[in-house]
Amino acid sequence: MTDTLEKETFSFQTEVGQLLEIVAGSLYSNREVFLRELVSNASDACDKLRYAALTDASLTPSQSFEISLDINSKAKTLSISDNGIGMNHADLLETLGTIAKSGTSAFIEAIKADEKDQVGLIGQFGVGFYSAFMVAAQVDVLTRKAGETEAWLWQSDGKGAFTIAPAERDTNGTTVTLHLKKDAKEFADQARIRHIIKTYSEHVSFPIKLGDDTLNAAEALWTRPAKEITKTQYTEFYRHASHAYDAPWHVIHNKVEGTLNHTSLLFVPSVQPFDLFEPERKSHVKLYVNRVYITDTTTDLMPAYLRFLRGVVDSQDLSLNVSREMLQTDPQLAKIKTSISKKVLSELKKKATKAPDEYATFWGNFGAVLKEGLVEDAALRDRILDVCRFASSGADGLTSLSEYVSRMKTGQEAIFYIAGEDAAKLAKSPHLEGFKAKGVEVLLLSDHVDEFWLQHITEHDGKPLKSITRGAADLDQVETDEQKEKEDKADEADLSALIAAIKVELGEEVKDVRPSKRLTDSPVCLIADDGDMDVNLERLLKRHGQLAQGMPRVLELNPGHALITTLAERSASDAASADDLLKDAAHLLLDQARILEGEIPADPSEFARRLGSVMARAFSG
Ligand SMILES: Nc1ncnc2c1ncn2[C@@H]1O[C@H](COP(=O)(O)OP(=O)(O)OP(=O)(O)O)[C@@H](O)[C@H]1O
Repeated sequence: MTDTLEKETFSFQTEVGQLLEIVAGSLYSNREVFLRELVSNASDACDKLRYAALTDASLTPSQSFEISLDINSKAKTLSISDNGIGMNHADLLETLGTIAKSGTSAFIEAIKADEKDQVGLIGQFGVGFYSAFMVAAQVDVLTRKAGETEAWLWQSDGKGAFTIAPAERDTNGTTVTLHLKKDAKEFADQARIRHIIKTYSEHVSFPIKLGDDTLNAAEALWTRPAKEITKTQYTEFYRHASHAYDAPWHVIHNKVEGTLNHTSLLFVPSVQPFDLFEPERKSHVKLYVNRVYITDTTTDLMPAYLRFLRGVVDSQDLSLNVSREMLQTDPQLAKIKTSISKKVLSELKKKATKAPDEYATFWGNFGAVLKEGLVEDAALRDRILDVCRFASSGADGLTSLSEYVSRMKTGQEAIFYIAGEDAAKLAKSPHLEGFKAKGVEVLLLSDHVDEFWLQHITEHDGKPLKSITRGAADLDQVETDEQKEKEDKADEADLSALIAAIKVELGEEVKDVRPSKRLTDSPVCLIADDGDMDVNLERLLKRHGQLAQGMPRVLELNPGHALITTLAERSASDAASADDLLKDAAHLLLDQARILEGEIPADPSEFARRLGSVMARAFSG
């Protein structure tokens, strides 16, 4: 409540100001979508009041819900009215001057930076109410909250500020009036408006009226049989229900009858929503009970690892009196959650098998999210793993674990992987060399979440999962196609003297120095010792401040590399212990291995000095 009786002026939150500049300035060819956004908001407002009236009978509306449009072709205005929940002074301040989505600032910076695809990015973000400013020079919002007596008029020209003043409104609800821009007068044309509503809002559950005419079917789409619904109708509904701009990648419309009746109409978007990796990991599926909207914020309906889904779930078997707080303990809802998760996973499996190329697009967008389920949903872990796909050193496209296993070499005991930040860099890692030479495939895991599920899943199909940057690479048992190996062995130098010299020089900086079986082209690499933390996990934890100091690593030397064999010869001579060049070489080898890992030398100035001195000697000799 507030005592304010005068008109007050407020500034938009910085991000809203920036967003409005982009919205108003961008020549959006498809700007009629503003009407879908405003109608969706009106429909949400009716849904919200219907829910509120469940627990507070005094809010029960006397009239049935409807959304009405009003065109004043002389004044060039278009109004969208609803008799829904309405807004009070605090609501207006909170919602129509700010953006309550986390990650907004970062996203707006990204939009500003990408001049070419501003429209596409805005679509991903969903500008909602603010899309009104694509067509309106001024927007008035006259609103009264259900259960309250005061009404308010919010006004803005979208240029940095808005005003709120006390006003009159006979009933609860909201009227948004657009004073159309000169170049947007087409939206004061009846035929145009009828057409837009037909196109975008046919399946809004409430009647949309223009005068006495109802323009839409006003029937919840998900209640109709799937075979009667066209692809276009699904797409429109998806855009309406989720304020999205893309076409869904996949639609899952499923009716379950029996012990626990429920209908779900779920959409997998074709682009990544902007907030996919925000820490809230919010669900975006709306829960209805017998067509009455309950909530879209519960975490008890969809698991977080399916948060990319949009759409609705409607059940006749939940109690209509179920409050949002009670949802958590409702065993029925938990069953629905499991049933839907299984259904989604089985649909994904079908897609993955029948259309692997299309599935690769899905995987690129949402794979990293789905893999969170491997950690969080122990009960469905196998089903989730079944639809997981991985980049591999041996396959061009993506591979499943089962496909990998089917291609394993005779004598290969483990499923090998390398984890890091970037799949392209991983593919070039020196650790892979020996595996490539033997024709042994290595999975390239480049999502952060990989390190976490690898803690839970240590084998598949009886084969252990093994990092190639940790522990010994024992490839001796693996049969090779060629006889090349024997020849290689003959060239390998005895590294014992060199290893001893390097150990003395590097001391605590390394855990051990060993000849390598995994290198063919590079002279050195670093690995984690068996039982130590894998290199990539250590890097991740350090970056997130969860680990101050890493473990010393094992330095592996390639006994077949010319540099190593030369150094080995040199270290076998009597003068080796006083050989400064060898000492520099020991440090340089370690730094070189660090650089190959994408790290920087431990002491860059010492590194530069040693490199300079070694080069000077090389060129002077
Ligand atoms: N007709 C309306 N009646 C009541 N509240 C409304 C109405 N229109 C907008 N609002 C309020 O303003 C908020 C902001 O609306 P906006 O369309 O910008 O975003 P949204 O609908 O919450 O999010 P998104 O568009 O991403 O789904 C809404 O969440 C709602 O609280």
